[in-house]
Amino acid sequence: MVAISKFKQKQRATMELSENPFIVAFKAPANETEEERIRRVRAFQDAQRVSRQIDESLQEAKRILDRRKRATRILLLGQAESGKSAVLKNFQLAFTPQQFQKERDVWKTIIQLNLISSVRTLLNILNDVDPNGQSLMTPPHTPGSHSNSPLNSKLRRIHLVLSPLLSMETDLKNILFSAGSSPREIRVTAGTTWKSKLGFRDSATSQQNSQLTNAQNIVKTNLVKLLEASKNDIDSLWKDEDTQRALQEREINLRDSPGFFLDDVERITSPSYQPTDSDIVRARVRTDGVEEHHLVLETARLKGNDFYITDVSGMRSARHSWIPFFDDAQAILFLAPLMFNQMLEEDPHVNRLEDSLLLWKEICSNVLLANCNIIIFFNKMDILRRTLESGVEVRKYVPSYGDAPNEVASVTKYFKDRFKGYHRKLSPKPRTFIAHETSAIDIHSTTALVITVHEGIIRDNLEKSDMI
Ligand SMILES: Nc1nc2c(ncn2[C@@H]2O[C@H](COP(=O)(O)OP(=O)(O)OP(=O)(O)O)[C@@H](O)[C@H]2O)c(=O)[nH]1
Ligand SMILES: [Mg+2]
Repeated sequence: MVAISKFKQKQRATMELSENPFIVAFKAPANETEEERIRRVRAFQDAQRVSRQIDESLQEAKRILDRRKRATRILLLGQAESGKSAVLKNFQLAFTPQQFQKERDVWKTIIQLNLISSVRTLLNILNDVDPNGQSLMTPPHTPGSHSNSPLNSKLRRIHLVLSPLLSMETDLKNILFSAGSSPREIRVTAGTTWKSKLGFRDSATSQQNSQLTNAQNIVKTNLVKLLEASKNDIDSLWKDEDTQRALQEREINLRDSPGFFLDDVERITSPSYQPTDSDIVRARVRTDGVEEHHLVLETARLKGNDFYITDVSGMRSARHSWIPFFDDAQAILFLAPLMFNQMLEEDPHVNRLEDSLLLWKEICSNVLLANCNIIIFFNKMDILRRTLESGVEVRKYVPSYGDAPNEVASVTKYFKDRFKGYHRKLSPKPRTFIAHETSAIDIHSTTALVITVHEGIIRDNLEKSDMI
């Protein structure tokens, strides 16, 4: 019996070998010459080498996939400017502080550009007509101008003096960033290329063209010099009484806008300026596309553990690109600032909070995310507090809010209940509603929170795998 089965096994193995297309392709033909034999053997060896390489790369891909499966995987979602990238920076600060430190210099140029963007915004506002229909900077002798006002000559002089700075900002953005960067915003294509252009080197980008880097270094050095020379003019433009009055009249709160650094002119224009952690979290770069960040944790208890966090563009036109990432996510962090009185930058007819609620409904009801934890961060709580303190009334924007107190606690509860209601009603399977009130630019509380959130996700996934 044993002898028969061994015979069958041998027969099957011989048959399999004779059917193997690899062996068949290199089988010696009849009447092969010596030269043909050498060529055939060489081709066979080459094919074997290629086959081994393919096997190795498949094994490597499998290893990476296995590692990824064991790692924590988080997807950051929310509308544009909701604070996704700011939360990502808090994760990096908490879990990979050494890597975060290495990127400090990259952010220096971004922050300097953010400062110039605010100067441009200010000058645009001042150039615009005022509520009485007059430009604050119309040249003298124009009928109806403020020709005798010191404001005209002073602001026009400042505009003139700051023009080279504005042109340099445009040039630098063209050299460094995506073509889509607007005067107001810096927009970068996903990946580390933009960081390498700003001087960041990691193992993947160390082979950059050094000549290009030298040219960029010159532009960066000139920017520092020009900023230092423009320091007093930027400061007096911002602190000018008439400027402040013009902003008030237009109900523009520049301090709450992304990448605002006009209160830090002295520090940022100094040639020895080094961004603080807080500056980096406050810096604004619009995410373009989808960026996956692989964090290898540096902190003692979880050292060496993997963590993948995916940051996306929140623009309405980019939201379809989120879908391929739904399948892989263990948890979603949904950023929802309670900006009841603001409109979307990309569509000034759409209220930010309404847009967030619509997006939330879509995420909660999505069947691909049925098993995924969704954690909501009511971000930008500092802005909500300032908005309410300045007397802006919720009921004017959200009539259903009625006469409830115009205070942070009450307003937050009202909107939180709406988000919670949709979560309960629309989730394909029951899941816990987890919400946090955050101010992502407050790095002390946010880094502590993201550590707790990370632990919660790990715990929850362990429980889920136990149940399976
Ligand atoms: N005041 C305040 N600013 C915040 C807060 N969270 C983020 N910001 C700032 O708001 C701006 C926009 O935040 P980002 O993190 O870039 O927004 P995003 O969601 O990644 O936006 P996209 O990449 O366009 O989708 C940045 O300048 C942040 O520093 C917050 O809680 N309070
Ligand atoms: Mg972003």
